[in-house]
Amino acid sequence: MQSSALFINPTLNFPQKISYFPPTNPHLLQNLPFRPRLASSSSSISTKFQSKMFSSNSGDGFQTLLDYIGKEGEDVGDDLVVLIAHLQYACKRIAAVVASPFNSVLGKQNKTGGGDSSVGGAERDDPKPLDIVSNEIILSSLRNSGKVAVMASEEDDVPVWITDNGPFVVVTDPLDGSRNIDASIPTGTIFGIYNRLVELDHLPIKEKAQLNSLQSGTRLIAAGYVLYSSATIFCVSFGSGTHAFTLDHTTGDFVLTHPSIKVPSRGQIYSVNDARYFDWPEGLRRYIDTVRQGKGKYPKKYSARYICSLVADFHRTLMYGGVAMNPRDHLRLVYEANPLSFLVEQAGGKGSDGKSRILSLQPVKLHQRLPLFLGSLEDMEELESYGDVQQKVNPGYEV
Ligand SMILES: O=P(O)(O)OC[C@H]1O[C@](O)(COP(=O)(O)O)[C@@H](O)[C@@H]1O
Repeated sequence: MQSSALFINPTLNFPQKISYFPPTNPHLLQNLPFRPRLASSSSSISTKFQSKMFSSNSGDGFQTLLDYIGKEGEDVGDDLVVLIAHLQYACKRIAAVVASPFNSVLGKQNKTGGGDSSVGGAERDDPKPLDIVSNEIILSSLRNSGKVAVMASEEDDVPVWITDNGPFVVVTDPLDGSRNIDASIPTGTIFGIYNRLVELDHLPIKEKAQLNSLQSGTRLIAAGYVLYSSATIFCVSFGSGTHAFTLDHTTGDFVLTHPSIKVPSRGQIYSVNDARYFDWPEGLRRYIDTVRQGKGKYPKKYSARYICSLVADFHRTLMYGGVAMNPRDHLRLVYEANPLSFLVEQAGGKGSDGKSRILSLQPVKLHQRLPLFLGSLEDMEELESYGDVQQKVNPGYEV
């Protein structure tokens, strides 16, 4: 029987240019979190097939994430290649953790402690919840990269200063949607990357860590998410298009599967927790009532889809179009709204708080929350035309 890897069709419409990884620069190689290698001969892909897939100028191969960002691809610069290499490695580890048969134990732990000390043996610390584990995985990879000055995470009260001369600032929600984990519903990591503001280098660490992390979304140099679902997808933009790479479990590579994603200018799907209908403002109710009856500018009845996992709802919206929203002050500007808005804009869509462009908002607090609307250009414009779409009533929902 053929191995599943061989069902990959090398003639699919992927960019043909392939480059070897690692890059030729030996310094770059030293900083990578792994030794790039072809899978061993016991792997399900034959060596012949591998060399075809990876050979330079073969004209029929695949492009991996690291090929794509290297010198013969988009060429994002050596420092950023090293950072992304570490980040994708961290996300592969998180993908393994969320898919592990033992994660239900982790998922049930209370963040403030109180785990069952019998789990994992008396000598070991209590297991940590998955979002904390994911946070630690990302932090350790960013530290090892040597490229990050400061990491601000949704999981930490304050940003962590890593190294003075790291050229980058990383903001992240390490594991969004973790409330769904016991039901194996998709989760995701979100990240944004800024340049370190060298003009702040003279400030005390606490201050410069904070200010570097509060940069406006217009200054992002890259952003992305990783979706942990039936496939593990690394979707990223460096400011010239949005591209998605799918993890090939047989080689451990993220392979370019969705180059230059374009969100359809009009979708037929709205995505919102509509159990909150009676807490919505009048404008939002009218908008949803209108499109679900097919009485909007697009004369088709819309369908509802809501996973309640931001990365998954956003990924579907990028693929199929429509609008994904959370109209109350719930999602975070720095860790969620800015990176996803950057991606949707790079794919030709729009990200807004219902009134203003997300990327033009100046964050004033690290954990600042806001209403978030993301999606197809025409759907977003129609939605915003209703004016009153931000949910001000936020009673606190139990589920
Ligand atoms: O309860 P709501 O308003 O439907 O919010 C659900 C949203 O909250 C999230 O779970 C994120 O919230 P947390 O960061 O508090 O986990 C998203 O994944 C999801 O889109």
